Amino acid sequence: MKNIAIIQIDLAYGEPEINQEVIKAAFGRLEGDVDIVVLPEMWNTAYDLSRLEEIADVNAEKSIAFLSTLAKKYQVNIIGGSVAMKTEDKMTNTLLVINKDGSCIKKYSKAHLFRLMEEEKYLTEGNEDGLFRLDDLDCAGVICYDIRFPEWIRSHMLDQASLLFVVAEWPKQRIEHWRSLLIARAIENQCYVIACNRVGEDPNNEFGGHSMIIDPWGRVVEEAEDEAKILYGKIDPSIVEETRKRIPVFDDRRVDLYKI
Ligand SMILES: NC(=O)CCC(=O)C(=O)O
Repeated sequence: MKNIAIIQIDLAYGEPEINQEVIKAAFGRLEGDVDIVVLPEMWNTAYDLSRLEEIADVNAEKSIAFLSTLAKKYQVNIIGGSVAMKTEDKMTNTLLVINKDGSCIKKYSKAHLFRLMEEEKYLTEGNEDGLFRLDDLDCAGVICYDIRFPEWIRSHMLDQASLLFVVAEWPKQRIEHWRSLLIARAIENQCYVIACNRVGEDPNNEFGGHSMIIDPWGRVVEEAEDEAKILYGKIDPSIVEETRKRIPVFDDRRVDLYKI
């Protein structure tokens, strides 16, 4: 069993220091034994994309140092949402995974950029997968719009992942897509889906919350509404294998028929 805490918060637009304070305070309120904490997408800058040159985190160094301190202090693994990261030649929306020892064990840059929120104008898409191992579990982490691409998620699952973490800033007006897509990804891949969305609003969007934990049978185990809160839940990774044996979807694939 693993105990999960999803930090569903509002974010200050273009204010990384304020957002760090909000996250630090949320960690201070964690209750009980927690193994894995999950944060939302672009928690440092939010979607203040036109100011990224000024406010994005160079090589994500500040964000990693900040999350590493929290991981060691609270002895938790952190799916550190994603941050706007500036490297020598580009800007990316990059998910960070920090283990209990405070080491950054994964950086994954969003592969599918979302035009409705103008990401393609300011960001460069990632070309690497979101796979990592955490406490002996094979995991995948993806970012928001990525969940509309079942083939992307499936390719992670074919590489053995049994837990899918999703970090997001998903607007309220499409929250039913968010819920349905997450449930579908859990059912078709027979995996846990652990998804963190933000709440609140920015100048362009109102965000819908509904962070969720969904089991490999597609049952919603925990779900938040649209207010700031810490959503707690337990997962039992051993039921992934059990579910995959019961309906052997992975063995029954007809790759000879598929166009991709
Ligand atoms: N931040 C995002 O990628 C939002 C994706 C989204 O809203 C969608 O409908 O897809």
